[in-house]
Amino acid sequence: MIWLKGREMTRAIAKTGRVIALGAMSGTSLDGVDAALVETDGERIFAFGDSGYRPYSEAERAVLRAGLGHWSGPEVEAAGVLTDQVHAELLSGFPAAQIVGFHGQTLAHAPRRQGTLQVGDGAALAEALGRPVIWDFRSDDVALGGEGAPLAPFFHFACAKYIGATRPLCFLNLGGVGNLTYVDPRFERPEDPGALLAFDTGPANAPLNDLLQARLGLPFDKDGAIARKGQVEEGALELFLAEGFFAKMPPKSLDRNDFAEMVELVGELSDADAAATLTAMCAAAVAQGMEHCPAPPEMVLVTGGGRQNPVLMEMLRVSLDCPVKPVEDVGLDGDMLEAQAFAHLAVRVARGMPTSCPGTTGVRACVGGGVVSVPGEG
Ligand SMILES: Nc1ncnc2c1ncn2[C@@H]1O[C@H](COP(=O)(O)OP(=O)(O)OP(=O)(O)O)[C@@H](O)[C@H]1O
Ligand SMILES: CC(=O)N[C@H]1[C@@H]2OC[C@@H](O2)[C@@H](O)[C@@H]1O[C@H](C)C(=O)O
Repeated sequence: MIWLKGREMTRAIAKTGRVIALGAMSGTSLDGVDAALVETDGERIFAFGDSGYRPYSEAERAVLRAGLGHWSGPEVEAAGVLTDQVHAELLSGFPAAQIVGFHGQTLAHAPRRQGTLQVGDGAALAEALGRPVIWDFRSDDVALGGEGAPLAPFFHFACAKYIGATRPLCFLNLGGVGNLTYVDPRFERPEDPGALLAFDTGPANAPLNDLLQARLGLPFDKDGAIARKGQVEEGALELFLAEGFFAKMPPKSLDRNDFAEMVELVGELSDADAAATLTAMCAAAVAQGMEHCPAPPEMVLVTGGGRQNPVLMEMLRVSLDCPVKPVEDVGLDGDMLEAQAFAHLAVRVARGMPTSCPGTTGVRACVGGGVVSVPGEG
C-alpha cells in the first residue's frame, strides 16, 4: 500500500538534496533498538550523525520472543505494541531528523510461503514523531519474488564509496543471523548488474545466545569467554554443514529460528564445548558463503555484535583467505550500520529509487520497497 500524497510530500523533502534521515533497527538478537542519523541523498553518504540505543528489558524481550514465528494473534499484537512504544521513546530524542526509516521487529520470515512480518506501525510512529516515516521495507520485494532480505546491501554499496574503496570487498553482518554483501565499487550504481551479490550466510549469534540463555541465564557469550575454554566438536560441525542451505546458490535468506535445532547438535556437550562448536558453526557458514563470491574480495569488513567476539573473529581469520577487519578499521560504526542502512534506504524510497535488485534478494526486477506514512494523513 502506498499513500500517494504522503509519498509525494516525502519526495519533495528528499528532492531538496541532502536529507537528515533517522534509521531505526530492532534486530533478530532481540537485544534492543538502534537508531542513527545519516545525512544522505539516498545515493551518497555525506555525513554520519548522532546515534542512540534503547535496550529491551528482560520482560520486554520475553514479549518479543513470544511473538517469534507467529504471523498473527495476541503475541504478535503485544510485540507490535511494544515495538511502537520503544521506538517512539527512542526516536523522539532526534529532533533533527527530517525523515525516518523504521524497520520494525521481524517476527517471522518465510518469503516463499507466508511472506515476511515486521511488526510496528509506521503510520502511528509518523503521528507520534511528526515526521514522515518509511516502513514495511520488505513486503514489496517478497511480492515481486524476492527474499525480502538482506536489504542493507544498497547501503553497503554507499559505504564502499564513502570509504573510497576501489576494489571488490565484502561486508559481513554478524547479528542473530549472518549476512554477507559482496560489493564491486567500480560500478556506478548499486543496481548495476554485478555491483552487488548478497545473501544470509547462516545463523550467527542467535543459537549461541539461546543456548546460554537456556543453560546459564546469560544473554550472550561476552568476549567469547565461554567458547574460548571449549573444544569444537567436529562431528556436530560436519552435520551442521551438511544442511542443504549452505550449498544453495544465492539469493537466500533465513528466519531467525530456521536453525534452532542446531542447539540439539550440541545438546550433549559441556557449556564450553557447546559454545565453541556453535561459534565455529557461525564461522564455517560464513566460509561456505564466501565460496559464492564472484571474485576474491580485498577484505571482509565485519559489522554487528559478532565482531566483538574475539573467538569468532579468530575463527573467521583462520578460515577466510583475505583480511578480516571490524568496520571500525575503515571509520564506520559496527553497532549502528544497520540503523544507518534504514535511514539511507528511507531516502531512497522517498526518492523513488530501488532498495533491492536481483543480486541482493533475487527479486525479479529492481524494487524500491516501503510504505510512506506522513503525519496528519492517517
Ligand atoms: N562483547 C561481545 N562478545 C560476544 N558477543 C557479543 C558481544 N557484543 C555483542 N555480541 C553478540 O552480538 C549480538 C548483537 O548483535 P547485533 O546487535 O548486531 O544483532 P541484531 O542487529 O539484533 O541482529 P540482526 O543483524 O540479525 O538483525 C549479541 O546478542 C551477542 O550475541
Ligand atoms: C527478515 C529479516 O529481518 N532479516 C534480517 C536478519 O538479520 C540479519 C539477516 O537476517 C538479514 O537478512 C536481515 O537484516 C538485515 C538488516 C538486512 O536486511 O540487511
